[in-house]
Amino acid sequence: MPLVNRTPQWAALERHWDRMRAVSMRDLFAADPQRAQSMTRELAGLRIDFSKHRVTAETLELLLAVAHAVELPAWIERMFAGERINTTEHRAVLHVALRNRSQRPIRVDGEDVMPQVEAVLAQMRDFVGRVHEGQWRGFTGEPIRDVVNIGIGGSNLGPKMVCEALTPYHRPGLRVHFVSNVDATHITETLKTLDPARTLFVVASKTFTTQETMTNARTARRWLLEALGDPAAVADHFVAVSTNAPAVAEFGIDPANMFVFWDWVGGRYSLWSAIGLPIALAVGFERFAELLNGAHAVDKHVRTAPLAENLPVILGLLGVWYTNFADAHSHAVLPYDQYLKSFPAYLQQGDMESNGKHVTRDGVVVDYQTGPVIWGEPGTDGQHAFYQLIHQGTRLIPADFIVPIHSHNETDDHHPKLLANCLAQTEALMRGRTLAEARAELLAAGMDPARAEALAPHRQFDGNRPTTTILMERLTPETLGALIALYEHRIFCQGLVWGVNSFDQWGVELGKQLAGVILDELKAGAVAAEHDGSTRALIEHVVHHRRA
Ligand SMILES: O=P(O)(O)OC[C@H]1O[C@H](O)[C@H](O)[C@@H](O)[C@@H]1O
Repeated sequence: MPLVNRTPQWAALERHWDRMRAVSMRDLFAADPQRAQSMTRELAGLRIDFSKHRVTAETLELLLAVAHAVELPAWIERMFAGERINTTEHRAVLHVALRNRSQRPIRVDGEDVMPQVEAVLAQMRDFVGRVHEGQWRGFTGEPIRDVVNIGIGGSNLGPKMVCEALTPYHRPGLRVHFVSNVDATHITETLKTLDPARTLFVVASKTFTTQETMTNARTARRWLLEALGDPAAVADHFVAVSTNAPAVAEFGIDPANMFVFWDWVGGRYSLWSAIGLPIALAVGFERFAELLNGAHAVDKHVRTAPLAENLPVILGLLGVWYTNFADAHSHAVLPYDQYLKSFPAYLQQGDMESNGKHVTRDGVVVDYQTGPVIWGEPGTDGQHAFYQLIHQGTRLIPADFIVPIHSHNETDDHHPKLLANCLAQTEALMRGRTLAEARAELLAAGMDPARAEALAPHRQFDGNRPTTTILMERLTPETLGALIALYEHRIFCQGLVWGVNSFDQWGVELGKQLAGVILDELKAGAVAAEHDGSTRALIEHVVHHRRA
């Protein structure tokens, strides 16, 4: 497979960008009164408007031609068919099996994985029911009041984001906490508020070797045993979610209290697996199942819709358009919903760990940009912080605006105000304000002409800044599931265009290895290994000051 930027389809897009560079969205809207309608689609409770993009029907056709050139439909089918498309780790990629709510078998090497998936879901349902009904009790006979998920990366960001997002659905009487950082402050501050006799720890780690998680889990175990005295208490207060049964047993967690998942579930795609246990504990198993249903609806769409109608494909291609042709370096995700405050952070791992790659699946170094920097904060807060740069800075930053039509908290006119701000931002980003308009506004406000002339350039906005608006009736488990799956598949489609393996993450290894070396040195109080001058001096300084 040649690099995508060597294909004639890519060359056609390059020529097209030369023409599109100067085209304004204002003109596109003026020329086509049907533009918004023809570029808005409904999917699984989401209404997606991609009309505020610097594209024409021809642009979309040319982008779709690239998608065909990289055989995107065949790759999508390969994923759903359980092929080992994560080639560097020789693994299938089947988060879609975790939420496969149909009767369709999904096979890896001929074996249907669905019975295992169903078995773990049944185990989760049973466990969650027992905790909620007070049948599962702590060592001293107290019912559980607090759950602490100990995990990091994919074993933290997904369940944490979803638990926060579904706060209105939380069952009363059970609080869910997340501890991830190896910084002891995180666990210390969390444990301060808890009663050991009524606390359940979920140790979540795909590998069960991750330094942060194992360190926090050991600290939690010590805390528990200091309070309850008897090592037998561990069995009543710790459960594990992992693919590594021997390591779980070695930690002292009863294998009966282990929830498994499989090597074909990537960490950052794992919230649908038993890694979602804290979600099910927070909102109940039925709500967790609704989350899966929402994702499944999007899975069906991505698998069956023709490319031209396939929303994750279209959104993915729009990202490619800006990244590779318009020289955009980042992509903002701006949820207008406080419950989605961790959605951008969750997507940072989802997207940047997936597509932050510099070689293709064949190991060829690429000479084009791949995954952008993903960032964002909820609106309206962001408007008072960084939107200035999106509006008037020198960089092009495509942005997604996500907003529910109805709030779970319809207090006074808060929500109309939130909605108005969200919609106004996309309008302003698209329309901008010309110099003449800026000048005229100032003069109409009574400013003297010289001052108006001087101020007008500062008040001029280029506009033409692309946004996607994603509306939903309400943030429910189902619409949230659909939203997350939409982004997951968008990431996959972009990775396919760039030719990278979106499912490995070798880039996190080197730092981990070097941290092991330095940890030994810090503990020994002496530098033993080869380091550059800066690192060596920093280690020596730290050693000296920790000794003092
Ligand atoms: O679930 P674990 O095995 O503990 O892994 C937690 C995290 O570790 C690494 O940093 C990986 O880069 C992540 O993809 C993963 O989610």
